Amino acid sequence: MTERSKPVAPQELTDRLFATERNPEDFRFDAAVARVFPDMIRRSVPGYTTIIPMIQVITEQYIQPGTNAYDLGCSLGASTLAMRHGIEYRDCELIGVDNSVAMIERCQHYVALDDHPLPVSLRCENILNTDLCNASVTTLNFTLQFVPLADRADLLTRIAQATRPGGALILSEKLRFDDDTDQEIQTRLHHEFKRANGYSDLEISQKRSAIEHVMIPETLESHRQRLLKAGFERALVWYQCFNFVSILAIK
Ligand SMILES: Nc1ncnc2c1ncn2[C@@H]1O[C@H](C[S@+](CC[C@H]([NH3+])C(=O)[O-])CC(=O)[O-])[C@@H](O)[C@H]1O
Ligand SMILES: O=C(O)C(=O)Cc1ccccc1
Repeated sequence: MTERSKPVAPQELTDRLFATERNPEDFRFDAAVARVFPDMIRRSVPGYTTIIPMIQVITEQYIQPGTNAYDLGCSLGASTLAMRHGIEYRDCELIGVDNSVAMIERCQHYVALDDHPLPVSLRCENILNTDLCNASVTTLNFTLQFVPLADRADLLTRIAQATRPGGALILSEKLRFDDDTDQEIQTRLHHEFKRANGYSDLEISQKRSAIEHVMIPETLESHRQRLLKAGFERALVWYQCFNFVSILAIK
């Protein structure tokens, strides 16, 4: 490779998107969000920095030779690259899907910078329409919560049908709690986590309003029941920090 064609890391900025008073507008995964995304997700999602390396460990356990691995809602590819490093078979295909052009464009740079022999295919597509087949590991790392409630069961059924026996789905989500006091305690702890990571009360409250109608959390029990109904044999929590959970569903 010549000096000029060496891949260069995209510039990552600190997330100050909600630091000044803004007009209320629904949150979108646009170019402004993509530029700050690594900082935003690390400072906003308790456990994210633990979940990413564990996706590699779980992938290593469930990947089967000659199969596909999917990362649905791959954003900048943090979970995709964790999966890549967990795949020892050279006859596997790793596919990352995201419908944000800004995310996929930047994701291409991160994939190119990551020195690993397994090719990664990136699709700029809606995960509700993307083809899925012959899967052994699929990841939905904080993506399902952005899918309309009415479409979630069909998507999970399609994933389960595309998954080989013994294959797995890693599903990470923000949770909602039926018990009002539990909901209040977990929300407070999450906000304290954000404050400890340097977000102001204004940033926390403006972000909260922006995601209110686009990111819809459900209870742990709804997730478990729907995964079993979709065709998975088992659904177990392997990680939880406050109101953020990661579930391992096995076919
Ligand atoms: N219907 C859809 N089709 C395709 N993409 C979608 C759809 N809905 C949302 N997305 C995409 O799902 C991603 C969710 S972020 C995932 C983090 C990543 N997994 C990570 O491990 O860093 C989670 C978060 O921001 O909390 C965004 O990039 C959306 O464009
Ligand atoms: O920031 C929050 O309060 C969240 O719940 C998580 C989040 C992280 C990144 C984009 C949207 C929501």
